[in-house]
Amino acid sequence: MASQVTFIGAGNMASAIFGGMIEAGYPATAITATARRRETLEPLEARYGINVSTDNDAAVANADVVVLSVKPQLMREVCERLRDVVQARRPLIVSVAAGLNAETLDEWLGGGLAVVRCMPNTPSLVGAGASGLYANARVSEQQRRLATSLLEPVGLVEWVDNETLIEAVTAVSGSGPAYFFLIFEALEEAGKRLGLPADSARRLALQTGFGAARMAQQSEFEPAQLRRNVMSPGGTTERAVHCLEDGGLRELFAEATEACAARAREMAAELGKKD
Ligand SMILES: NC(=O)C1=CN([C@@H]2O[C@H](COP(=O)(O)OP(=O)(O)OC[C@H]3O[C@@H](n4cnc5c(N)ncnc54)[C@H](OP(=O)(O)O)[C@@H]3O)[C@@H](O)[C@H]2O)C=CC1
Ligand SMILES: O=C(O)[C@@H]1CCC=N1
Repeated sequence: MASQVTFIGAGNMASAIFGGMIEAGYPATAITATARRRETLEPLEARYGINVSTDNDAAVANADVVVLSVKPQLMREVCERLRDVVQARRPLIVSVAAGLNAETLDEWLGGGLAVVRCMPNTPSLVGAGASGLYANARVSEQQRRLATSLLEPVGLVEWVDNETLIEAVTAVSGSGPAYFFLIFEALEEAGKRLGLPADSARRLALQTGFGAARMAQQSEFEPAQLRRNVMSPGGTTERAVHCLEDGGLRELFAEATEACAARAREMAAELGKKD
């Protein structure tokens, strides 16, 4: 029988994960999602056929896995209110929150729990997610497999054995979809400036991003070689790529991902402060 999975919070990230799980065949009846407002829950109930509730305690009472998916700033209050029911049930805790350590979450929930910290991303909704996972010492092998089995149907799963690496995962893949969406926006704009109709520029940009990612995943060559294969000496791509390199694209990515990881550390310090 499928494990009962309860999502506390039913926003962008939670719905991307359970939407992807259901798409991959996970029974909707084994999934419960909670939110503050009925307006959030009703369309999800209608679309996916999951159980919904505005009562977190009731939703956790029968859960095997609790996926904490509210904003990091709300997490402390949510966890402290769940403490009694979580301590009575002792489900596997999976947190998708950026910048909150497993130890802090465990403490807010009363301690002694198996906690998996997960940094997923929103392409999970279309089965093309990428999640980094870290397990605290109380997570059993079986619980590890359970966490993997929930996330694998919605994309790539990479376990890390050092929690600080979750910051790097956040910087590369958690926040990463936004970088690519920004590139798509910029490429579409550039295509329009060169005279393409807007819808055509968008389709070309998106298909090119999709094709490049798929090719790089399937190819025996590294991305650098695939890039060189497009850059005919003295040709058009060479001009464009030199322009991007001279403009500091690589350094910008290094800076942006460092800023992202630094923000995750900052959030951990701010939100995890002891009273
Ligand atoms: N968005 C992303 O790309 C990623 C997000 N994350 C992490 O996912 C988490 C959620 O982010 P995201 O989905 O974007 O946020 P959203 O704002 O989209 O969703 C938050 C959800 O939490 C619900 N909520 C708030 N308070 C409570 C409460 N007391 N009890 C139950 N539910 C509550 C909200 O309900 P209501 O709608 O009724 O207000 C809403 O459904 C964050 O911790 C973030 O760090 C991680 C990786 C990627
Ligand atoms: O921007 C954020 O804080 C969240 C975490 C990773 C993606 N979105």
